[in-house]
Amino acid sequence: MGFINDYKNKLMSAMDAVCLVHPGDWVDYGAFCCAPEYLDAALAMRQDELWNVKVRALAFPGVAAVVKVPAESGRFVYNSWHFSSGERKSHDKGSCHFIPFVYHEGPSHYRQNLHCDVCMVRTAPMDSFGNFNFGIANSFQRAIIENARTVIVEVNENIPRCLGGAEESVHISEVDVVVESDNKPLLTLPDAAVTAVDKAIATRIVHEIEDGSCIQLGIGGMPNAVGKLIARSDLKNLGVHTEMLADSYLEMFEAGKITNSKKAMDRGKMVYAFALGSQRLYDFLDNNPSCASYAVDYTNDLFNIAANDRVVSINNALEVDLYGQVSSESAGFRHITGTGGQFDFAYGAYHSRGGKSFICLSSTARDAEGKLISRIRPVFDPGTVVTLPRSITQYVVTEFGMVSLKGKSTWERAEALISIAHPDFRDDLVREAENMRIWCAANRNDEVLHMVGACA
Ligand SMILES: CC(=O)SCCNC(=O)CCNC(=O)[C@H](O)C(C)(C)COP(=O)(O)OP(=O)(O)OC[C@H]1O[C@@H](n2cnc3c(N)ncnc32)[C@H](O)[C@@H]1OP(=O)(O)O
Ligand SMILES: CCCC(=O)O
Repeated sequence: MGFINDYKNKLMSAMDAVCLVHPGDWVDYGAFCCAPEYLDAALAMRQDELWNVKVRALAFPGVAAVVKVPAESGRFVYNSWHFSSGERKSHDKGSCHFIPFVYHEGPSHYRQNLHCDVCMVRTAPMDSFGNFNFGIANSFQRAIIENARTVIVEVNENIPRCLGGAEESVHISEVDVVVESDNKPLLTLPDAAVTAVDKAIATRIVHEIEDGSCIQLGIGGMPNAVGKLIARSDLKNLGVHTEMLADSYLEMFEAGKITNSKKAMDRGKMVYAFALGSQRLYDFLDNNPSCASYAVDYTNDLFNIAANDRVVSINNALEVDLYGQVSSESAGFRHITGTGGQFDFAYGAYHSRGGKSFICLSSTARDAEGKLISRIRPVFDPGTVVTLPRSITQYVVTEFGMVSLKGKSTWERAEALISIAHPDFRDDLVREAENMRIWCAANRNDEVLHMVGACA
């Protein structure tokens, strides 16, 4: 077939392919496990010939080779849409920058606002129809490609073929260069341990979920705990419309909880934009017609999320202030991850018929000196980024209770949030609320606030 000839004509070594990058270029690496680790290593080897090459990535697995080239040399300037733990540590050292965005707008940024010279993405091997599948990171790979001067695919045999949906692949006719990689195994995540606090929070949330609900679980340990609990519950006929697919979805599916039979959109399909988890999850996704991979302007579109009934969105946060603002991506000037899809799903879930959006967090954390601190704060530290404005936040859940902030005045919010703070911090929080003029005669007295497990 002609596709094989096209493939052969476009095949190059990694070192030859990265010679298509010029000084001053913008280079895109795509997202998560489909970032081109093989080409990244080759690009870094050209450091003596290049300068001011700007790289954009999204949650690169580990630390990219171009980041290891000293930033002060001016060879590469590395930017990320959402920090992986490697990128977080690179940012701490000054060698990685952050790009703020809400995830559903990623494709439109590339189609309308951004310039890309060279796009490098890791894909599955070409199929018999000439398509390279984006595997477990559909995200916004196609939008990057459509706008790039040069498109290079790095083929890796370990990438599962994830069926669309839409925008799940690129055709050989749209590709300039094919590079066959060393077939490095994909990053897998260990099963996150479920703590007693996670379990207490997850139990409260699972009580709020009805049969036929459509589930979105966010990134991190706590949402994972909710999935595990659902798998052991009596719930039935759940649907999935999410951005990230993790192992807990597999557990729910195997336990027969997920049928997708009540969904208004994509009935019968588990909809997602990327996956991160175990090799077992990646094997489950390979050629699986029960799952549909879409780009994020579909999965995270506010109206698409709201189109299903009883959407339940469950996401983690770092801190919540007494106004009800949620911070999930930074702690002071330490940038930790990103907005990701948190805003999209919190907004979309609330607007679904019967939908609910939950922000969950343990009531306390330890600071750098090991001191216990409250995650319910009067106000955030300077530099802390607001992920959800107070007008968007619906339910906030800690191990001490669950409150809804929608429609509540500032004094009601303060009272509700203090009621789910750790008891040791409640008196201080009341005093701060008074100073902030969000406490009034109608507020409950301290005795009531000390009742553990208060619930609005
Ligand atoms: C995916 C979907 O379908 S949609 C939406 C989901 N997306 C989002 O919610 C985006 C924002 N949220 C997130 O990125 C995550 O949920 C987080 C960061 C809030 C929590 O994720 P977890 O994996 O549970 O966090 P984890 O406990 O591993 O901590 C991550 C880092 O934050 C630091 N951290 C955690 N809590 C705090 C805190 N209160 N103060 C300061 N730093 C903190 C940790 O020390 C760690 O840093 P390190 O790697 O240098 O040690
Ligand atoms: C950017 C993807 C990850 C997330 O939403 O947290």
